[in-house]
Amino acid sequence: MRLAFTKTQATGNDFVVIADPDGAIDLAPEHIRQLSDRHFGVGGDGVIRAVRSKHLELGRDLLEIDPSAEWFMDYTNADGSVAEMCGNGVRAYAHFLLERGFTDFDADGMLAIGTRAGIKLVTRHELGYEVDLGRWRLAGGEPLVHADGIEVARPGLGLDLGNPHVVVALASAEELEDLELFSQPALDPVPPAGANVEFVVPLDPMVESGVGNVRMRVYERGVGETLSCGTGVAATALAVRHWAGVGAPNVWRVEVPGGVLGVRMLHGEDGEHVLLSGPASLVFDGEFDFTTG
Ligand SMILES: N[C@@H](CCC[C@H](N)C(=O)O)C(=O)O
Repeated sequence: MRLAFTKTQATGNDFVVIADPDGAIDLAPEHIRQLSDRHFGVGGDGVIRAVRSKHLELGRDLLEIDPSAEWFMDYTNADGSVAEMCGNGVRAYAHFLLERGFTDFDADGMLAIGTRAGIKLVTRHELGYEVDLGRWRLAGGEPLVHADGIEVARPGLGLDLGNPHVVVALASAEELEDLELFSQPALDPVPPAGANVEFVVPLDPMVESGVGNVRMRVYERGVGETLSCGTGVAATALAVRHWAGVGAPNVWRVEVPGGVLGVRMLHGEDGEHVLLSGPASLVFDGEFDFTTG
């Protein structure tokens, strides 16, 4: 099998996008692992199959809720496991769809994209794009987290942003730098579906002109350490605001190894939403032959 692909990135979280408008391509986990391999394949933290929602059962359900959600983000982690949502991926995906003329914003400047975590609305933003990640919730309690480079296990905060996260506060920027994320941090108890684990430290000043400032590193479920994780960035801002208590900002700037992302929390009719903003770009196009390597 030989497939055309586009390599995309969003704050260094990188994705191989395969255009499959008619839902004709069956990507097995082994295909995903080959594409994602940085030595024998294209290389990426995940693979996005660009498919019209009408070709998937879940996509058809989403079309009943919002008929404008024409495109579905079929997201898979580099190890071949399926993920519900990807905050950087959805911006990269929107950019791909727009640049390649598959779709356009509606009259209100919105682009609705179907995901396994529901419909996400993307708009243009000064940083590139903003995506409304929707409702979020505290979940999974406070598992103890241990990672190489941290002397003692620390309690993390479990959050659900469509996909699972555990956010851990570290004591200093040095501790964040010394962290070794070559292997999966140990969680006790392990959340039922696993978790992406974010390590965070406040920047100085932590709040300036009403904007919160933090730095984080992430170990992504199904991938390993990545340069950025959009849903993880949103989870980080939500966790730090939770710890900071009453009066903490609803606008955050989050530094990750791959750049800077914005987060804001807004009240909608159905409760509080969290929104993520940041850049996205197309890197190169190519064709991959699955018989080589
Ligand atoms: N990098 C993503 C998250 C991708 C999925 C994650 N690894 C999971 O398994 O939940 C992001 O930008 O949100």
